[in-house]
Amino acid sequence: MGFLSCNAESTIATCDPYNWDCKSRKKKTNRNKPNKPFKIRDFTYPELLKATKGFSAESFLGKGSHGTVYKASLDDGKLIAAVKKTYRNPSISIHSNCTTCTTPAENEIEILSRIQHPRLVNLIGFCVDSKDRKLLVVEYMPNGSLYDLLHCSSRPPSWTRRIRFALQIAKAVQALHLANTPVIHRDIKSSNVLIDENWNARLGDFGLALRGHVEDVRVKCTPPAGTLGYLDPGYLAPSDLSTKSDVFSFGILLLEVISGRNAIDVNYSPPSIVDWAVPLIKRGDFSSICDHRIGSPVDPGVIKNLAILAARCVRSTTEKRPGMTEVVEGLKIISKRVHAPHIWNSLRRRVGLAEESRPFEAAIDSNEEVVNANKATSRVGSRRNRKVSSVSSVEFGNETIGWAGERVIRSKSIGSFGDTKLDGSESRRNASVAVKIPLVKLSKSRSTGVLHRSIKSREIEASISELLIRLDEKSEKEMQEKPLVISI
Ligand SMILES: Nc1ncnc2c1ncn2[C@@H]1O[C@H](COP(=O)(O)OP(=O)(O)OP(=O)(O)O)[C@@H](O)[C@H]1O
Repeated sequence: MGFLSCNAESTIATCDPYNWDCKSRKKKTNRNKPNKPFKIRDFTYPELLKATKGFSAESFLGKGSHGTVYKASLDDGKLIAAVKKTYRNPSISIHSNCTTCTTPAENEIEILSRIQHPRLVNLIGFCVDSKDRKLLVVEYMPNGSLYDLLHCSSRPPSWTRRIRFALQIAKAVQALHLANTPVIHRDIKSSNVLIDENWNARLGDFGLALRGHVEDVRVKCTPPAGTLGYLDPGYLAPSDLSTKSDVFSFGILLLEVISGRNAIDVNYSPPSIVDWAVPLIKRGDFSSICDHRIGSPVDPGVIKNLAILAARCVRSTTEKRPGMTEVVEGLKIISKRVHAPHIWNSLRRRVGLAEESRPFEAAIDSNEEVVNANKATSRVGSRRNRKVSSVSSVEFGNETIGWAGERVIRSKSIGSFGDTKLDGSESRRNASVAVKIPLVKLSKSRSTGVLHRSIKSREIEASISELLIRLDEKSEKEMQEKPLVISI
């Protein structure tokens, strides 16, 4: 399988041939619309200079591929923000073949000035310095990145927290894909997920994001970009880019959240997280992919559903990956299970479903179970106008999944590739894995028995879900109503 010819100048990006349901788009768009129009502030360079103490080492927060980030104290200390100072490099352009070249900073300003969401690292304002460099002022995230929490923290996050982060990021990506003019992030990875003061995950770094429709010239002439290890192996040809490329990257992020290992890590065999995790998931060996520092979740159904969801996101066949709405709905159910493991476990015991001993084929059923529970929830929810996506069939079949890179400890974004140093080892791909999964046929009597019990259990599950959704909605509403950190 060919993968990422990093100087693929001819590759053209297109937008969102999937998930393009006008009806649902309208509803979601309205739901995600901020209550008030937001204002992007114009800052002066001296203002930012003062706010960052002259871009001092003391204010330094971190360094990325495109620039450095500083903590800034603005409005007499009333507003704490992060200032992103980008390198002025004419070769760094995300739309390199276009007449109107855009640097990642300009791109980020353009996109974030049109979309705001509680799950994004939102733009507060920007400034242009004397050398025509753009400086971005974004919301300050005091608790580091998800990458730091997963890989550098002495106290690795619990399952509850991991699933909460995953759901929050899924919601952020869903909001981008469902925006009036869709946005494809193209660089979803743990280091671009930052943690705010309330320990909520926010998706940041829109330097490579694309906003637009298929016919947009600027979208069409944008070469592939992303981060090795997270990049969709199918994103090679002009028509390849879609929201499903983000789904792939999100799947990698999910595997990283589950396992606590890097997307590409030479300490594992195979080094690629996809090549390592997917065969284990296909064998039903879910405990082997759990972060050994925290072990498996109390409810075995949690890891099973989570792992299967991740495996579906990283499928090589783009069309077979779920859309982000389906991912969000699946994660909501998993989130409820991880919050109330004892209720779910006693439920399982009462209805005689011993999930931990079921093979992978049954795990596929279990995934359907998530989906069915989801449907039950949506039935309950429909009274309150909750929309649930259509659900694609769950089948793994005969498929080639994944690839293996050879080394990357901390993955960096690749822009339009003119600015990126890639040695041969990083761009090489190993052979993919082809695994055929036989489908299990249940005997009539057994399936009838299970069906009878499942219906009973699902009724109870639906009631629990409804209760938990209400709690969820309450906290989500509170969060939505919280004013954005913008001082005008
Ligand atoms: N809004 C923010 N609040 C607090 N810290 C931030 C913020 N944005 C970025 N940082 C810190 O600055 C560092 C550099 O961020 P940046 O987004 O430039 O690069 P990156 O995502 O780490 O790498 P890459 O550019 O390759 O994607 C991050 O590691 C993060 O710790």
